[in-house]
Amino acid sequence: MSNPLEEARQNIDKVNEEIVQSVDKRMSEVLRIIDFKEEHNLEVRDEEREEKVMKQFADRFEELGYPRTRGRQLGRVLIDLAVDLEREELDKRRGDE
Ligand SMILES: C=C(O[C@@H]1C=C(C(=O)O)C=C[C@H]1O)C(=O)O
Repeated sequence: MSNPLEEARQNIDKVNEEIVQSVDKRMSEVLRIIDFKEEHNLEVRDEEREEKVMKQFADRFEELGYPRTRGRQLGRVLIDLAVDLEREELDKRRGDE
């Protein structure tokens, strides 16, 4: 039987895999949005939407007893990742033209 440290770390590894799968699912939707933005000539970033997303995270964190600012922080990380990947994808497409 593994010790509590090892056991918790094995559980964390499983949760990490779930997080990666959720980020992958999120990114699939972001890619659909890129297609739409490209077709309609829209900006990659939408600050109003970003604010709504960060608020969703802050609200859920608060419900779970964590500081709102930490929820916003997690939202920010996910958004920055999405925006970077969106830009990279658009650059790649433009380079392929
Ligand atoms: C995915 C979008 O593009 C960007 C990324 C966002 C996100 O990761 O939630 C939100 C707004 C945009 O800055 C979108 O416009 O919804």
